[in-house]
Order: sequence, then structure tokens, then C-alpha cells
Amino acid sequence: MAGTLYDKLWDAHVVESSADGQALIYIDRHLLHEVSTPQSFVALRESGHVVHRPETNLAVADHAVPTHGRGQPVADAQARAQIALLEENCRAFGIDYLPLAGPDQGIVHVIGPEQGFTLPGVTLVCGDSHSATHGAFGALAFGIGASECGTVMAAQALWQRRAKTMRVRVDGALPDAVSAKDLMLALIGRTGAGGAVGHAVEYTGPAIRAMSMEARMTLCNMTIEAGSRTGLVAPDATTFAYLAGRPRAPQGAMWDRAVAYWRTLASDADAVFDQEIVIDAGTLVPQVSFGTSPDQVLPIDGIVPDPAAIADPGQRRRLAAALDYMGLTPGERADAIEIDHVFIGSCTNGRIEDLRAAAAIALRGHVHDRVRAMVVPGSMAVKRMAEAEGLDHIFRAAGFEWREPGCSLCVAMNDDRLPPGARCASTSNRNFEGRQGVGARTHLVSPAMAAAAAIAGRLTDVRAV
Ligand SMILES: CC(C)[C@H](C(=O)O)[C@@H](O)C(=O)O
Ligand code: SF4
Repeated sequence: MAGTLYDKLWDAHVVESSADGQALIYIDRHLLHEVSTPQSFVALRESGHVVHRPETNLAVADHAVPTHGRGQPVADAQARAQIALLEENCRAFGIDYLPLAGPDQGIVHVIGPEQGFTLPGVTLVCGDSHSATHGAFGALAFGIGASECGTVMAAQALWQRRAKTMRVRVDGALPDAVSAKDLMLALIGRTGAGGAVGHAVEYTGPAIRAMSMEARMTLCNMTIEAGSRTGLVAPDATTFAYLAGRPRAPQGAMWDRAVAYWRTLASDADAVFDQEIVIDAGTLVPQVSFGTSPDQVLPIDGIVPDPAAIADPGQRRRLAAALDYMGLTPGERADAIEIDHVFIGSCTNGRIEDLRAAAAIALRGHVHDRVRAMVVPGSMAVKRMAEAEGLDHIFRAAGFEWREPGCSLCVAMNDDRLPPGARCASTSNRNFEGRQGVGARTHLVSPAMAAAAAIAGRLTDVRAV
């Protein structure tokens, strides 16, 4: 029977099925960070379990890490303790840890692919909701809860329920200055934040085939913002070229065997999906979020909607509350919204291509007097690459701060935090209340749009910069 890519990945990992429709799924890879793993190590110790296959685990500290003074002791006592605990747990259980001051540190979803730890065909989990990022390689990747991290380490398997499938086919080609981020914001605007709940989403079509791995990762990363735990792109020559020679990817004869297998990982032409969405990439324009959920988005030439125009009382209240928090008025033009902070980084848009896109805009001006703008590379490797290309000079000369890698202002769990009322154009993935600091307001945009906003001091159409 014809199958989807998701079906094939799932079927290849079922160890056992239960009568109530659940399946025990073999887990090939587990990524760890400092925030979601402490309890799982407590559970391992208490139960006397060992880590079943330590070499299938890889850890890094990213959420709490400072983005300045790398190599010096972490000043914040709580962050220092969190990071030290991860290091200690990894030592005790024989898990590979990428040290904070080392050359390979970075955001967990950036380092997995960089290391070649993320591979097509594997099941990969992490105690983090943005784990779908790795599905860009054709891996069955999903976020798990903190307690499940312990289960995975001890048992190398998890009970899961099979998801339904959704295909997002993107026809045509993205216009200049319209990025994967814009595509994703537009898609989430259309599906709603819960539109893909219970579904594994596969991205297909010519616009996806034409995308770099960085762009595919941006898509899969934000799949969770549409409610789905799993985003997928079938692996192809772009995928293999990205992975070839990566430190933890197969080498030599094993590489050839792996590629031969990876080539089989695609949905059959006549596979049936439970839901299907078709987007014409050519019609898209740059997007901005205006509310407190990633589905509250506008094209940059749009206007802030009016709650009074919404019939459904629940939806009306939701929109009114978002506008209230965001300090916006119905009818306001998106490109008239003044900002005072810009954040370029995160596991959504902190990769080399994202920094290149932002730097190309930074070259055209200087950060506005009112604005504080920060560039936080997604990893040490991204930082090195950017510096080798001179992007750090471009950013600094234009008035942007150039920082050390980490989650930083995406989630404000370190000392990068915005004051109440601050308004930020951000390349991250969530605009929830308080996400960048208590009372701070977030507008989600692409890297080029963020750089353009930094220069203009307001949200602005990057196509006109
Ligand atoms: C802290 C962590 C568990 C969290 C997540 O699950 O995604 C964070 O990475 C986020 O982006 O909100
Ligand atoms: S960069 Fe943001 S979204 Fe990604 S893992 Fe860190 S906090 Fe989560």
C-alpha cells in the first residue's frame, strides 16, 4: 500500500503495538539541554537505571547561557548551577557534552544538524518543543516531556500514538526578500495555532525542493506553532550535501549505504494524506506578527484588525486581549509600528544564511537611534563562519551588538531580557506574553525584516529598503 514518509519512518521504528492503538517506538537519538533534563537524571538515579546506549545521546547548554564573556565563569548563580548540573550528569552517565566554552556549543537544534547527529531516517527526540526542526532532514523528530527524557535514556524507546498526516504543498517560487520564515508565518496565520494538532506535517512541492537546509529547518522548527509536533521534508541531494563530512555522520562505505537508504525516504506518489494545504509561494509578501500568538500575523502592507469586526465572541476577546497587551490600535498600519529592540538569532533564524540575509540589509544603513539591536549566532560554528565572512564587522559597523551563541532573547532565560513595554522585532518563533521579558512585546519577522526594522526604527517592508 502506498505510504507517506511519516508512515515509513514510523513503521521502521515500531517495536511493539498495544491493543489501545499505541506503539512502542525505538528512539535512535536524544538531544539534551540544561532546562528539561535535571529531573530525568534524578529519576535514573532513583530507579538505579543506567543510560542504555550513551552514544545515542548528545548534550549542550543553551537556554540559560550568557551571550557575552564566553570562557569566563557564568555570573548568574542559577544559570551557573543549571549548566554545572548538566555537565555533572553527563559525566556521571557517560553522555557526550559539548562544553560551553568549546568550539561546538550552540542551540540544541542548531548543533544536532551541524554535528551530523541529526540524520535522515532516524527517530530523534529532545525535551524541547522545537525538536521538529530536525524533521527538515527526513528524521522523525518530536519534542518530549522532561519525564520522558529519562525513559528514553533508560529504555531507548517510548510509547506513542501514531499521528494523522498533513501535506503542505508549496508551489511556485518565493519572491525576492520573501523567506521561509514569511512562508511559515503566513501558513500559521492560515491554519491557526492549533490547525495542525495531531498531524505530522510534510512540506513538499517545488518551493521546498528549491530551499536550502537552513530554510527547511526554519519551516520544520515552527511547525509546533501550528500545533504539530512533527514537521518533515523528504531528504534529497541538498540534504546529503549538507551532511557529507559532518563529524558524526557516517563516513566511507557506510555513507554510501546510508545515502542509498535515505533515497527511499519519500512519500509515494499516490500516498493519501488526512489533510492537504496548497500554497502558491509566488503570492507571498513579508509577514509580521502583531499579537501574542504566532498565528496573529499580517502582511507588512496590512493593517491591525478590529475585534469589533469579529462575530465569534471568544475570538473577539482573544484579539482584543492581544491588542491590549501589544499596545496596538485597530486600523494601525503594520509598517507604522515603531520598535525599540531587535533580536536576530534563535533556533528558527540563527543560522549562517539567516545572518547573511540580515547582514545584506545591515549594509544599507545604520541602526536607528532609538533601537538596540542584537545578533546572537545559533552556534559557535555559525559564529566562526560569519566572522570568516566579515559579517560581524558589517553588523558592528551598522550599530548591532555581536554576541556569543545561545537561546538568549528568544526566551529570556539568561540575562538578555527586555524591559516592560519594550517592543521588539524578533526572528524567534514565539510572541507569547512575557516571552522576551515581563510586559515586553514581540513581533515575529524574518532576519532581513528584522534588520530593516532596526534601521527604520519601525516595522518596514524589506523590499523597499
Ligand atoms: C525551555 C524549553 C523546554 C522550551 C521548549 O520546550 O520549547 C523552550 O525551548 C521554548 O522554546 O519555549
Ligand atoms: S532558541 Fe528559542 S525556541 Fe529554540 S530552543 Fe532556544 S528557547 Fe526554544
